[in-house]
Amino acid sequence: MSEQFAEDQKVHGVPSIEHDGDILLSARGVTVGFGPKIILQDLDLDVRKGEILGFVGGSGTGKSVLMRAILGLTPKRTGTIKVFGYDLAKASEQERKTVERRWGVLFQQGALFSSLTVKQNIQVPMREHLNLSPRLMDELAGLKLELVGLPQDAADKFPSELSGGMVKRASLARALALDPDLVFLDEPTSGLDPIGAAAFDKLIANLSETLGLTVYMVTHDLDSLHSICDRIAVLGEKRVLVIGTIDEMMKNEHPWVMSYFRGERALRRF
Ligand SMILES: Nc1ncnc2c1ncn2[C@@H]1O[C@H](COP(=O)(O)OP(=O)(O)OP(=O)(O)O)[C@@H](O)[C@H]1O
Repeated sequence: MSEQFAEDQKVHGVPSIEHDGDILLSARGVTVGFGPKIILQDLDLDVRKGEILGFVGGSGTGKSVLMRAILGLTPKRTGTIKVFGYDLAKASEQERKTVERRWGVLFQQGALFSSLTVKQNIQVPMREHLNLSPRLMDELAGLKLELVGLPQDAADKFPSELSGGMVKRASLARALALDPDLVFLDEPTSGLDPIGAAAFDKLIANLSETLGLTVYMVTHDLDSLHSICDRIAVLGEKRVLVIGTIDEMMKNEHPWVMSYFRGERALRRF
């Protein structure tokens, strides 16, 4: 058992999230590759508690690979990743479960189970991590639907019966099933029309503010980056090239950052 976990157990009975000041997630010297191909090299990153961090970068730069490495789904070759103070590479089974209970993930395309109803999808993490009665799980699923702005009658629908925007909301409800402190969102507004995307952005910003949720969001959506992100990280040259506020991005002189934030497409927004 790590010292951190032992201390948490002693002080709180359950682990607290107050680790490393306000840093919820830190990556140091992370290298990830497939065969001879190195995707990320010596990458450093800090995610602060309560922030909405937007992750951008050219196609194929490794945004999804990094997210999967943080989640422990893709192995890294070197480096350390700590989430809530725990290094998952060294964590015990119990510590890993503790961390998994505190994060929620919305994968690209929503990734709901097509053979399960919305309610059953939301209850998947509950079944895995909690020991609750079916009645309580139904009540909780209802609350999550409300939280993401879906009507209660969506509970018994299958994903194929939902619009794209509703699928995103249902996936978010599932990511929030265990009241996480941190959510990972992989391109949450892709495929939504601008009005749907703006509504989804507003929902994420509200949840972050009201629940104190930390949001790690991979996105190509310039509107999201401008409207809800506290900071933006740019992935390029196998590492985090720059990280800062949107104002800092707008002033940055790196050619890719300039063309992304001040290029023709970006300026069309104004
Ligand atoms: N399991 C894997 N095996 C081999 N190569 C992989 C694997 N997963 C990802 N890659 C490669 O890693 C690189 C980064 O992929 P990744 O999906 O992280 O990019 P991305 O930045 O998320 O791109 P996009 O914005 O287009 O979604 C790509 O060249 C991809 O082909």
